[in-house]
Amino acid sequence: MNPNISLASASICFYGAGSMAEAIVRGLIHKGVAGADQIAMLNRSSQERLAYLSQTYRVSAANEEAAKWQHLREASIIVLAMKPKDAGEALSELGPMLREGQMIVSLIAGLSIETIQALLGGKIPVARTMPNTSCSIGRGATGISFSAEMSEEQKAQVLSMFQAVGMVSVIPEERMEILTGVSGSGPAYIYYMMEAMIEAGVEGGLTPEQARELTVQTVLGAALMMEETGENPAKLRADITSPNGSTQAALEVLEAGGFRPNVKAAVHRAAERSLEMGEAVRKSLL
Ligand SMILES: NC(=O)C1=CN([C@@H]2O[C@H](COP(=O)(O)OP(=O)(O)OC[C@H]3O[C@@H](n4cnc5c(N)ncnc54)[C@H](O)[C@@H]3O)[C@@H](O)[C@H]2O)C=CC1
Ligand SMILES: O=C(O)[C@@H]1CCC=N1
Repeated sequence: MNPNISLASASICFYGAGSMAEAIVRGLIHKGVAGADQIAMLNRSSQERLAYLSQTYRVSAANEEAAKWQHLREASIIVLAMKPKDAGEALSELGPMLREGQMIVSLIAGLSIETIQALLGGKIPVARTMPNTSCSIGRGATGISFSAEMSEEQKAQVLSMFQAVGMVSVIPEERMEILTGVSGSGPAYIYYMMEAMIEAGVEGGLTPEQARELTVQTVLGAALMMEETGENPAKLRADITSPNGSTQAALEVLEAGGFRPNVKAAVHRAAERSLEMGEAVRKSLL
């Protein structure tokens, strides 16, 4: 499989144009991996959102029925980017309209390849993915599982698409939920921690700007330290923690509050919630 196969010949239609679709489109366009003329975005929400997308990224953005079906028929790659609750109806409508050679790339949390194919009414090639919003700056982390029907060329196109916007991990589908808990939802946990650090800094007298800048650089520096040194995070943490010093005192507070088990429980709960969301869509089939 050649991950460098370009998307030059692809036409990509984002079915649902919310924050995740926009993050990927922004990344694809900024990296020059796909041109605006290759991308269509469909959204059933306001004209304002469509106008914003077409003005900002120069892509085709539509919500009228005729334009929608034209874009969906013409696309070689259809990216499912609606919420799980909206997927059942959209996929049941889409199935009969699909033609030979098209593939589905799903971003939808929890929705299995089997359920997607059952809703579409056929063994269509499907790549189930779980990206995160950092794709918008080319720093995403995306998990991908392929259905048996995907050709090597189609797999390479999907890899190109997501490698253009960050790192990619190809995983067995049964690991997709836990990956969602780690990296799909993960940025939100880090932002939550950053919010708390900034608040504490301001409470202690830093200006909001200083607290923000120091927190951002701290998180960035810590992530890059792990990446560049290849060290275990426990070792890097130990390097900061002087015996009986301020870091040890802080970590004791986190430990007393159940920080580690809480973070682990949060990751597992996100995974479980993904399964629940997928199951709710699957049940709507019965
Ligand atoms: N936001 C995130 O960090 C991530 C989201 N995802 C997945 O991506 C999907 C989208 O999430 P967001 O972008 O956050 O949601 P969002 O709510 O921002 O966007 C979804 C958009 O789809 C539109 N939509 C729904 N049904 C439609 C239809 N039939 N036709 C046209 N447009 C339709 C809605 O109007 C909405 O604007 C979800 O399934 C989620 O599980 C995956 C990874 C990360
Ligand atoms: O919260 C959600 O359901 C989606 C999936 C991962 C990130 N956002």
